[in-house]
Amino acid sequence: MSEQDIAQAEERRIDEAVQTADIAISVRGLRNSFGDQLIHDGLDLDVRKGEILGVVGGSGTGKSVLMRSIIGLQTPDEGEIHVFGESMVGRSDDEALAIRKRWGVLFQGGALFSTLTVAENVEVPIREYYPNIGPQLRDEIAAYKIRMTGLPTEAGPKYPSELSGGMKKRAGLARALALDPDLLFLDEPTAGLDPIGAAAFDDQTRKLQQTLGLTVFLITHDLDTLYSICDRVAVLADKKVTAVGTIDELLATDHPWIQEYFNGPRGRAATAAVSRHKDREQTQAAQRPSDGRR
Ligand SMILES: Nc1ncnc2c1ncn2[C@@H]1O[C@H](COP(=O)(O)OP(=O)(O)OP(=O)(O)O)[C@@H](O)[C@H]1O
Repeated sequence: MSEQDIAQAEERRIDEAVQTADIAISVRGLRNSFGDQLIHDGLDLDVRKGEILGVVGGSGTGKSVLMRSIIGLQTPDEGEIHVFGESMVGRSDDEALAIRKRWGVLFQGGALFSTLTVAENVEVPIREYYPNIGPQLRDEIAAYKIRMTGLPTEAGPKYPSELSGGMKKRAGLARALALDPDLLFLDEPTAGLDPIGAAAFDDQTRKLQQTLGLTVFLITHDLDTLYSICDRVAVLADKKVTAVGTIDELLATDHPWIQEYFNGPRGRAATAAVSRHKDREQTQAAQRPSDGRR
């Protein structure tokens, strides 16, 4: 082994150690295609532990395919994917089991089983991954998760068809939280919700992320969600993650799609709404009586 080989091996070892410490998901050189249609080509992305990463991009740029690749539902043509330092590509279901238990997924539309009640839906991953847990404890866990997402306890015995769109999303979120995950994947969680319902769902996501120390991979088209709860945003364009950073950092780039997205009329409206909200918070803080101490 030459000195250069040794140095490169050491560099890789250090890189891996750093990744395991700070990075929840690492994607390198990802390539996905369907027939002649190339979706990703050399896509790289890091998701940091404890952050909410918003993933945006035009329709059909491959946001959901990226998520499916990470969680093992889509086998990439090429590339490396590590979750909590463990390689995910080419792993059998059994080998990936320990990592799969560490994430929860809210699919687009909620993807609840229509023939099961909300509580039974939440219990599905518990039955699958912890078959030894008895029915009473399973019911208790499900009831707790349902409450955690802001749903009333009475939602437990209801069927998905009896729920509003917002309640369905929360039920899906309760199922995603069933195994106390470290990592949460949310695919367009506020799509189809009215603005008040969407803001409430965002608040709940932020609260859960903070209290449970979750890392969140959040696909969205919702500018308000990006502004209000995402720590960083990754932009999919040109078959890659073309930029990743805070919204201010993205605005400093000259990528035409990013400029149009964030600086278009809807982007400007979202920026104005957020700055009005911050101003209001500062005014309220300034008007609050002091506690008398000097
Ligand atoms: N199983 C599949 N077979 C064939 N093509 C697929 C498959 N899954 C996704 N695609 C194609 O891959 C492309 C990316 O799809 P994907 O659902 O990831 O887009 P997206 O960025 O999430 O879009 P949207 O924002 O509209 O949800 C689309 O053109 C889609 O038709």
